[in-house]
Amino acid sequence: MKLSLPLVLASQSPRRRELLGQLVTHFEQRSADIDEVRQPDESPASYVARLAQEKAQAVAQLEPNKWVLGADTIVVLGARIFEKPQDEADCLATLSLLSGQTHQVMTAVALCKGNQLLHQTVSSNVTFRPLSTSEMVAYWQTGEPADKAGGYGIQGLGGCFVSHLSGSYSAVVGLPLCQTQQLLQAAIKES
Ligand SMILES: Cc1cn([C@H]2C[C@H](O)[C@@H](COP(=O)(O)OP(=O)(O)OP(=O)(O)O)O2)c(=O)[nH]c1=O
Repeated sequence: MKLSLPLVLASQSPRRRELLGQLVTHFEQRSADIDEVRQPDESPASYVARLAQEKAQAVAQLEPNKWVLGADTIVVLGARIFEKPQDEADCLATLSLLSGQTHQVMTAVALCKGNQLLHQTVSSNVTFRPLSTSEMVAYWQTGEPADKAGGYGIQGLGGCFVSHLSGSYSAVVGLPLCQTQQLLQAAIKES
């Protein structure tokens, strides 16, 4: 059963809109324009959580009477964080590093209303089979990687690279359904 509350999605992501539509009856959508810059010594989990909160808070200032949902997704391999690729060379370099390895996809969700804040971060392990240079080049040319963290989409052709997933599929796509539903239920209780 879908939830009902005054809600704004602070995102321009079509994936997040579609996933949130599975959870709630109605919501508005406004894009949140924030600087995505990691602070020195900021851990990946702290960084992704901060970005989700800043997105939610930026729109919450404009919509003080509604709950505002912000989210952010990053790909993490060891000490490195991969966001959307800047160009083809950046994407191929990222996919070469992910090839044959297990990385983490972290998605943070923040729900904000006035000075109330609810948030959660979900981390999933994704294993890629080894990738050849020619298939990485062909993949870039499809256009799919350009707007996705880590330069791939598990929900699209990039799903063929994934030999194993441990965690939340919807979180990898951009919005964890289970945890977001729990946050929305908590928001309804707080309202
Ligand atoms: C790893 C992975 C990421 N992604 C997407 C989820 C996010 O939309 C995007 C990461 O960029 P984000 O900066 O998290 O989000 P966004 O710019 O798309 O949207 P907004 O800030 O307006 O909310 O990568 C996939 O769609 N599939 C995947 O398999």
